[in-house]
Amino acid sequence: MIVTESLSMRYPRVTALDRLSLDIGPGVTGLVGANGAGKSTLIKILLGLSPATEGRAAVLGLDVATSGAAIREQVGYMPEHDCLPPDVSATEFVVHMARMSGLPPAAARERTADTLRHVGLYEERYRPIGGYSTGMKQRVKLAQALVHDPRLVLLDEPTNGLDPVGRDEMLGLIRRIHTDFGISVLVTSHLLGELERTCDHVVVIDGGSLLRSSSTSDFTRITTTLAVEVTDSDEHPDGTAALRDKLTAAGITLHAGTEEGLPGAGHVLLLEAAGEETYDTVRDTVAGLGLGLVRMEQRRHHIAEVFRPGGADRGAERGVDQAADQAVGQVPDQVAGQGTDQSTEAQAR
Ligand SMILES: Nc1ncnc2c1ncn2[C@@H]1O[C@H](COP(=O)(O)OP(=O)(O)OP(=O)(O)O)[C@@H](O)[C@H]1O
Repeated sequence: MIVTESLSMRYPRVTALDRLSLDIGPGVTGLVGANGAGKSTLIKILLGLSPATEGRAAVLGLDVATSGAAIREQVGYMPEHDCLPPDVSATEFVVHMARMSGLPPAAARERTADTLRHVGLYEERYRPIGGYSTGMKQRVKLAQALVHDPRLVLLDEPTNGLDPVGRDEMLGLIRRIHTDFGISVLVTSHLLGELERTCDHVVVIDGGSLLRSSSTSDFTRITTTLAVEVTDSDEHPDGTAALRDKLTAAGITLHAGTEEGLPGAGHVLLLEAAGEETYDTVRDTVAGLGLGLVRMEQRRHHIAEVFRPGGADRGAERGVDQAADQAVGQVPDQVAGQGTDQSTEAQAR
């Protein structure tokens, strides 16, 4: 779908892209990087709107340097910033964009109605956009990117400004663009957890250079760290401490420290799962102490680990789980030791 070879974009004072080589296939791909990493610059080059200083790029097999117009016929683009005219309705605006893409009037109206329905805008589509909420405006921007039935859409920060419910709805829509219509998606986001949940593949850039490009399942592969949370009891007012002592005596390797658990429960112990038998040992030890087992879960890696010195392996070594919806700019300082898979999922809702 997208290939870049040693692509660079140098402004007088800053290098926005630095010899970036990518090969992005069909499906939903996340492009992640901190502010200024070069995401928007890359999108503009891919659309043929801005020429690269060096290197080459092709979208759908078309060279961005010579085939910008042909690329834009087959590619939809949702810009990051608010760019909608306030005094026309969503219907008028999206019909206009469909006509600009070359659809005849009747087809433009029909596709507009279908697309606005698909993004969840119904009777409000006849009202002026100026009165819309941020979520509704984001939907209009998405609709105009889809209205000409592109093969690929480039979505620049589509969840910007949305509340957690709005974000989840937008992420669901993005997934369905691919599953229902077979359109491939390149989506940028600062929120790493969003990409983990939505994308098949994730590309991480930093300072215009490629940090890593892998399938999401590779980024989030399972670690050997097991998180165990238990309740306290009358006999063991500190259930976690009692369990820690028993497991250590049983020869299980525990990671230093604990994490906060669910309200009303205890703390979370992190330990090394040598094999299946570790699960049995934990279960039997918890039962033997008469404690309640709140959870026993195998930890996964998270994309955020790519941004920390030493990368993913170091995060796993320390048994540190990441806040799944951590923004890239906040990595690495605020991530260490925070959150669990469950609590961060809860934050996202
Ligand atoms: N027209 C321009 N002239 C000079 N510098 C620019 C220009 N456009 C972008 N830059 C710089 O290039 C770098 C990359 O910017 P870009 O907008 O691509 O980053 P980004 O990853 O999209 O960040 P954000 O998420 O904040 O939009 C930044 O340092 C930015 O200031």
